[in-house]
Amino acid sequence: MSKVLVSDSIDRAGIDILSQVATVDVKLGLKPEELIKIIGEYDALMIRSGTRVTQEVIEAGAHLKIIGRAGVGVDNVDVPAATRQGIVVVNSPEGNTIAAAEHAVAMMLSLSRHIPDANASVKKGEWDRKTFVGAEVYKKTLGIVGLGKIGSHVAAVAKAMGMKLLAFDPFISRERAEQIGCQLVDLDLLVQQADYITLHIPKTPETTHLINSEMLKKMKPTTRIINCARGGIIDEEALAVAIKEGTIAGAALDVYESEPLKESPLKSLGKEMVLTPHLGASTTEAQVNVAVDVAEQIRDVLLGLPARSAVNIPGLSPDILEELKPYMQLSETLGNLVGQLAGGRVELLNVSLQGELATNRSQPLVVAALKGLLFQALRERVNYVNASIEAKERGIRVIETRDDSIKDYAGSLHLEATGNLGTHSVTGALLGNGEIRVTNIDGFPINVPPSHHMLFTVHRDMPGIIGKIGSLLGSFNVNIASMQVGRKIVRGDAVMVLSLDDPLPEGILAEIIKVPGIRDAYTVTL
Ligand SMILES: NC(=O)c1ccc[n+]([C@@H]2O[C@H](COP(=O)([O-])OP(=O)(O)OC[C@H]3O[C@@H](n4cnc5c(N)ncnc54)[C@H](O)[C@@H]3O)[C@@H](O)[C@H]2O)c1
Ligand SMILES: O=C(O)CC[C@@H](O)C(=O)O
Repeated sequence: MSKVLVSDSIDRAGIDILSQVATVDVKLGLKPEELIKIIGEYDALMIRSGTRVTQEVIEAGAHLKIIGRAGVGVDNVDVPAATRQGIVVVNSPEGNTIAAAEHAVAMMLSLSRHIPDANASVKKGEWDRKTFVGAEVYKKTLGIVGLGKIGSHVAAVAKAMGMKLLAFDPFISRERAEQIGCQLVDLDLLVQQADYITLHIPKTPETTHLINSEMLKKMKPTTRIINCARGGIIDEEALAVAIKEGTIAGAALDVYESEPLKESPLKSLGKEMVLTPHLGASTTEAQVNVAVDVAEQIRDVLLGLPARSAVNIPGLSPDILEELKPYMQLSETLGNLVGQLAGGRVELLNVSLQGELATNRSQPLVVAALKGLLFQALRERVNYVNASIEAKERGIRVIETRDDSIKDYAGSLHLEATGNLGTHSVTGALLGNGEIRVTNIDGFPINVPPSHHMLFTVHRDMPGIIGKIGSLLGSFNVNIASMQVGRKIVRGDAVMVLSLDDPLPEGILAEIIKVPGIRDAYTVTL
């Protein structure tokens, strides 16, 4: 039975799903070195934002197939390291959207009406109604940075509260922003005009310290800023100075450059600073949503099924996978075949989608072709997750082409591999019943199903040559299951494709090449 380690607090609903297929160990609060020590025993790791899955953890996780992040952000996982090791990383892109959006709105109102400090004051026995005079959000301008899932929900709620909405998101169209009720503007204009600014962007090299002292100086002294996205998008030192000096009116933060928040100038600020300990996703509803979403994906991957929200298998969503599944197998087989025909080091792979296939998404088919191509070199180490990165690291360039005018089969796939030993090509298609047919080798038309052991020859089309190869194989006790010859012109060059019941014994290929008329011979194991 598979083993799953749950190293952050996850809702019971998720543990129950995992327990259907695996032994589940819940070990909270592990130190990095403790995690590294035990991770080698596990097939899957399920986390929230508390566990840092570093390169060292991933390298120690020799059996890891999947890392599941019960939440959106995967910035606590070294995704490139996981990808290189062929580990799927999944998240729950929508499970906590509402929770995080509502937290941002709650933070905006708390900050505006000084609720946390007023609450603390009443609990201390005071009745101070002067200190806590607040500001209304009605008719004020809210600047939303990042108009994705959370940003859009914040927009809807803020609109209902009568706020005017500006948004900055370089990846969203003006029409989409208008549909949400936002005016799309550039960041400079947003920070200059907004009374409230709320951040809903991922942390990337471009967004790190996006809000720095220079940006803070452009804001109005009445501006309040809310960050429920990721720590480090705001420069915390600069923010503390800006609030102390009255450059802006206040801030509400749920996330920090380093968590848990330890010594920080943010803590010494008064009612103009509201701090929560990364609670954006902490609602009962969101925790059930993300736990179920991610546990189901871990269960599926452990059962050999695809994950619906893998962050490191681009383009392989379940819908696309379902539609392309038969062609993925075709592509992988052809990749494996052309890789063996090319031999040596492949430098360029041309993947051509033909006929009906030309209108399809090519990326999953390219990934499958690369997986097949690299199989001889990497065996079980190559999978859909790391095939592209492994190919890139080996300097294999990929060109994709499409030709919907080729109508020999409903849809066919043509792969051409160029390497240090020359160029080879294969074409394949699917029959109506889904069976794979190899329909062309190096420009010679054939029609053969792939089989485990195969022998390919290029020879002069002349009488007697096929018989000679047959006798030679017979003398080595190799049984031929099927044989086919493809040629372009009579008595020109031809290819012969033999499916064999047994692997070719050592040395026989050299004998085959010596047969007069044989130009080349290749063995292939699929
Ligand atoms: N505090 C929490 O507990 C909590 C909970 C959930 C999500 N989050 C965080 O909230 C953030 C938003 O999550 P989401 O689900 O809405 O993500 P999303 O992917 O749906 O939206 C992000 C948006 O940011 C935009 N964007 C990217 N780079 C940008 C840039 N440089 N400038 C402006 N816009 C940019 C994208 O186009 C996208 O529309 C993420 O950082 C996520 O990790 C925090
Ligand atoms: O695990 C959490 O509670 C935080 C989740 C949140 O930051 C996310 O990115 O989904």
